[in-house]
Amino acid sequence: MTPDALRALIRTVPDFPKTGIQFRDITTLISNGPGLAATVEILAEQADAAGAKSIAGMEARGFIFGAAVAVRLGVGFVAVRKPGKLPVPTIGVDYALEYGMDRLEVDPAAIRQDESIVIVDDLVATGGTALAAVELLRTAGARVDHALFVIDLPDLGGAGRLREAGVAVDAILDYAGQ
Ligand SMILES: O=P(O)(O)OC[C@H]1O[C@H](OP(=O)(O)OP(=O)(O)O)[C@H](O)[C@@H]1O
Ligand SMILES: Nc1ncnc2[nH]cnc12
Repeated sequence: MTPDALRALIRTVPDFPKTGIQFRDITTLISNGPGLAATVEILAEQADAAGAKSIAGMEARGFIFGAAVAVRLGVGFVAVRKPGKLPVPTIGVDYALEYGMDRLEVDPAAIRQDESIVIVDDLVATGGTALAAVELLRTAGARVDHALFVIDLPDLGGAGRLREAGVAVDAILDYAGQ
């Protein structure tokens, strides 16, 4: 399936969750079997080429693609969670995203020292979420050099910020100037 065919499966919802936000909704992509499979296949090839020994995904949409990529490659999955979900002491970081503030937490027991972890998420906008994940995973001792997304919103600058932090970025689709 071509990137344009995948783009056709993504729905744009204006003014969600706030006025002025063009929400790029993957619901209609992941409910399409061939679309979901093709997306996971592309991400898995990119993660494999990046030398992934483990995949990290951010709650919640990052779990959908990240866990599927991990299974495809036969590697483990690190769940980067929203606050208060993990039953053990965590490391956490507060961050801003396109439409608000949030916090991510990770259980250090999920991370092996110096292991190469590739981040997978549905979308990068400001990069706040992915940068928070990079900081957490690096603090826990992982090497994080690559982040993979289905969608990049380049006007919001997140991919550039990740590259400045030493993280190579790939996205299947971008929505520029829209
Ligand atoms: O680059 P940023 O500006 O940080 O925005 C991107 C993040 O926003 C969305 O997650 P959201 O926090 O809305 O949570 P969800 O996955 O639970 O829907 C999306 O899945 C990314 O993780
Ligand atoms: N415009 C957007 N659409 C979907 N998810 C998002 N996360 C941050 N910005 C977003």
